[in-house]
Amino acid sequence: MIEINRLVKRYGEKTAVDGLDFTVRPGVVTGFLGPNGAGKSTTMRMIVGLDEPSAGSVTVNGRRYATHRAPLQEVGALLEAKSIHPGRSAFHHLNALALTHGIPRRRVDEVIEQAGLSQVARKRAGAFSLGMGQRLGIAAALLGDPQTVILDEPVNGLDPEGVLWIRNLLTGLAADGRTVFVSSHLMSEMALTATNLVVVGRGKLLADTTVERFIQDAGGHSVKVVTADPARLRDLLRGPDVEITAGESAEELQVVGLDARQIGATAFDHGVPLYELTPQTVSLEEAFMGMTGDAVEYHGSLAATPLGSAA
Ligand SMILES: Nc1ncnc2c1ncn2[C@@H]1O[C@H](COP(=O)(O)OP(=O)(O)OP(=O)(O)O)[C@@H](O)[C@H]1O
Repeated sequence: MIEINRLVKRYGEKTAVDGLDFTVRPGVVTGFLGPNGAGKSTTMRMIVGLDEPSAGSVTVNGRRYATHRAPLQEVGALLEAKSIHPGRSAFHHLNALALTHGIPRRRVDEVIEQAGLSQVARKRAGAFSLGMGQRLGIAAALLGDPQTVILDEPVNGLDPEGVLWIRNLLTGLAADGRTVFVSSHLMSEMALTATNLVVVGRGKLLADTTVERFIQDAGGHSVKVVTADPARLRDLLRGPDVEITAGESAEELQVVGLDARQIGATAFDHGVPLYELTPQTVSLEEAFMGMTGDAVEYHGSLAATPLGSAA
């Protein structure tokens, strides 16, 4: 469990983390999202004591990271990939870490196997690809068999097989009852991996919720209907909790509050021809863009996709 209380980090004039309050619970994967510069890495660094808070506090499993007697066994973190001597092999890197932290040698072999590094464990880490370096960083994070795992952009540089491996790894760790806190810019992957979400923008908390709720709040589910008689169908579908808006063409309606089956049955009962009936869900990416649009520090030249503009 990670508990963050009114956490603040200032670098001179810049407030990187501005009064964050949230708890990351065990047993589920919690995604940590925010635009570039939102303060995610700074928050993660404070969790593991690499940065001192300017105000507020953060505890892991009830204590400040620095006060744990065996921190690697308590918290495993991947914060910067490839922070390893290029001349050392993966095996030597992990073995040295294990030796200095009282971790049994068999854990080294276990995490090498778990991270899929068996074939390259004796090779110089300097020759590793980005993805292999990332796997090595994750192996190091898991070395102490920690109760809490914190990973900053773990899928960075991984190929599709690696991305799938991370997904299974994280959900497996959570299913074991561990606390798993992971940042990523890959929304589609987060939607598949995380159950809970913490969203930040400009150092402030924007949402502390579940993925499902986050998507629901952003517009949730709607149905695209294309019909020969939109005016009549509108009248037929009208109801207290039903919202109907015009679609992109004159024949199209967007319906919120009824599912495709209810709409199809009503249209059939009244002889209104339908040409298309498509359930649509706001993606996590769209929900994220909708929420963080104002909190983006570094805008590119492309405008944010408006909510609900894609399936
Ligand atoms: N050591 C530092 N000195 C000064 N400013 C810093 C320092 N570290 C971070 N910042 C600033 O604090 C803000 C938050 O940065 P941080 O790296 O935590 O964001 P982030 O959400 O992890 O971003 P990204 O998604 O790009 O990794 C940024 O504006 C950054 O420039």
